[in-house]
Amino acid sequence: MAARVLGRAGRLAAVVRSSAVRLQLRLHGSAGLRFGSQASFFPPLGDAMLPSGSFNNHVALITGGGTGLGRAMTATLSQLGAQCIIASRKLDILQRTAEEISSQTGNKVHAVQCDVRDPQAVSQCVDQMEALTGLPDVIINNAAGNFVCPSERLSPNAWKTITDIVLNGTAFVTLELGKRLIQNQKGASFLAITTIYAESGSGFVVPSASAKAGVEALYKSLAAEWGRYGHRFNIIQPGPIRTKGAFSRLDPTGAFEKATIDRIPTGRLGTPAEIANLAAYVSSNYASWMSGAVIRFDGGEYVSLAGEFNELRSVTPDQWKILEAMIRNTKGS
Ligand SMILES: CC/C=C\C/C=C\C=C\C(=O)SCCNC(=O)CCNC(=O)[C@H](O)C(C)(C)COP(=O)(O)OP(=O)(O)OC[C@H]1O[C@@H](n2cnc3c(N)ncnc32)[C@H](O)[C@@H]1OP(=O)(O)O
Ligand SMILES: NC(=O)C1=CN([C@@H]2O[C@H](COP(=O)(O)OP(=O)(O)OC[C@H]3O[C@@H](n4cnc5c(N)ncnc54)[C@H](OP(=O)(O)O)[C@@H]3O)[C@@H](O)[C@H]2O)C=CC1
Repeated sequence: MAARVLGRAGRLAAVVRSSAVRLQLRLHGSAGLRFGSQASFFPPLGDAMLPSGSFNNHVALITGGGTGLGRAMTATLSQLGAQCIIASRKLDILQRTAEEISSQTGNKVHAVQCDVRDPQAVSQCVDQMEALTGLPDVIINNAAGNFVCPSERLSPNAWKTITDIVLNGTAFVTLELGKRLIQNQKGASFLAITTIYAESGSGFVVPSASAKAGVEALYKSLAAEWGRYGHRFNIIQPGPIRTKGAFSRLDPTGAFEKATIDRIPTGRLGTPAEIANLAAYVSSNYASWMSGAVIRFDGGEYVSLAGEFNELRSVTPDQWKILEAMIRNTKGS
């Protein structure tokens, strides 16, 4: 009897061992942990989410509003009634975007040239804005610079360029406007667009990761300090959303996009319209109790990257039977 039981256990152990080897090979050899199909559960909606007129009589400044996500946020705020000012270095692009959005929404979008790295240029931009629209109710610090690069290849000027745009630029815009708003006893909503790796850090984009982390510290600190002046400070951390500016510098070959979609639990990239809706909500009076918030908006990518055992998603039900048998077999050991 004992011999029969032992014999059966031995055969089971052998089956488990050989299956485990096959499973290990499949896990390590498998380049294709495919999701993708689940994207159909999570369709992106494109319409403006807030009631029309939510930003009537509001003025919004969006840095980097001529392209990509900034452009999408400008379009949504404008559609919802805001008078927008978009500011960045390339005036021709700003003017084209401003004209296109204004003609679609019927609300004026102003284009103002400004290199956020230069505090004097920022001050002049705010002068120009005051003359055009008065001080803003909504400020979205969205302008950024970035590229993938091994850190040992970074020159001091490469480091300075990225950190100047992202951290110093955000600080110059925020402090200049903050001071003037305080002087005028006017409240405002400040929003910073950072990234999921501001929290985790990331190799190969180290200046951006460092600067975005600084922006988050800046915004959380001011949320605590300037609530008394009527100012709210919030942060959105987007996951990957295809824009020309980001993908040309971070995914020049297209390989990253494919791998990323595979590991995003919602099976797709985000869309500019989706983040524009979130930014509009956070900047609106519907969110007047929200301050100091850090909102991760990434289809689940961050937690997917972080969890020690998440790769087990690729284990099939049959393989689970084997694994479970192996685990149960340890009882009493
Ligand atoms: C796939 C997406 C997934 C996830 C995305 C997550 C986060 C995304 C975060 C983002 O921020 S995406 C937004 C990206 N958009 C932009 O970067 C738009 C604006 N960018 C630019 O204008 C340029 O790319 C810029 C950042 C380099 C700034 O241009 P500027 O003309 O001011 O700088 P220079 O060209 O003079 O360069 C300054 C300095 O940097 C060195 N450098 C430039 N490119 C590289 C590179 N690819 N690798 C290494 N070094 C680089 C350049 O040589 C200069 O240094 P030196 O003077 O030579 O020492
Ligand atoms: N797309 C994505 O997957 C993700 C994007 N993000 C963040 O979203 C934001 C928008 O990025 P995205 O739309 O993708 O990329 P874009 O490259 O389209 O946007 C960056 C904008 O910043 C402006 N800009 C750059 N340097 C300066 C400067 N010195 N002064 C003023 N403006 C400047 C650019 O305009 P100009 O060249 O005219 O100056 C451009 O409009 C950024 O903060 C980025 O870090 C975060 C995570 C993911």
